[in-house]
Amino acid sequence: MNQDELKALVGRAALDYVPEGAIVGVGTGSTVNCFIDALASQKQRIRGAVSSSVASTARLQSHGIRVFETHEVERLPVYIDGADEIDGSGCMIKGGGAALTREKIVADLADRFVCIADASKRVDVLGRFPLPVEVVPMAAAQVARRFAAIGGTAKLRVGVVTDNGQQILDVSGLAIADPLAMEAEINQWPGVLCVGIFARHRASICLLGTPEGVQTLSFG
Ligand SMILES: O=C(CO)[C@H](O)[C@H](O)COP(=O)(O)O
Repeated sequence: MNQDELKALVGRAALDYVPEGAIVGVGTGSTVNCFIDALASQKQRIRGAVSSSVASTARLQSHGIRVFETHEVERLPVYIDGADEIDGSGCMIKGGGAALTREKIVADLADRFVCIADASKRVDVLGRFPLPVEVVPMAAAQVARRFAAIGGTAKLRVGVVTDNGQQILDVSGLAIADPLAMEAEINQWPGVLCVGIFARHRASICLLGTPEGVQTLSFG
């Protein structure tokens, strides 16, 4: 099975985690697109979705799935999203698709985070994938210097403006041994809107697409 087939496999498998009558939190990316397309076939059994990006909203609506605003819901039973990396305790790097801030906002509304990913995303230590960080443009150089001081090299994602009108720095060279601590530290830097470490909002479950089928990892 190639990577696209693995993404389609876990996208379909995630349907089992969508309760009857639910409003479901929906992430962003190519794996989530597979989930959205699979969800379309069962749209009668859900109330709708809360979306984490303009792109996912458009895809959901193109299938006739109702999209609710965050202020219209108090809690979501489940949030389904992909990841750029996931470690052995469910901590993730996210933001490859530049949607990290809204992804964290929607994840925060959900009782559980179901991560869907192909096996290439599973790592022992986060940090091989450059860490996305959404920044207010006037702080970009300043934040880049802070990363240099802890061994990271930050590059501006040229030509990308997020759904929130901000910029993305991609930071390479970090070995993120303590994701919770690093997330908390970077969150405090002025001008950082969101760091793509999802440790406080780590996955409860990961559906990992492998050539042998879907492997279910539970993180409690
Ligand atoms: O965080 C994300 C978008 O901001 C995505 O979940 C992440 O980049 C994985 O994407 P894909 O499913 O296309 O590999």
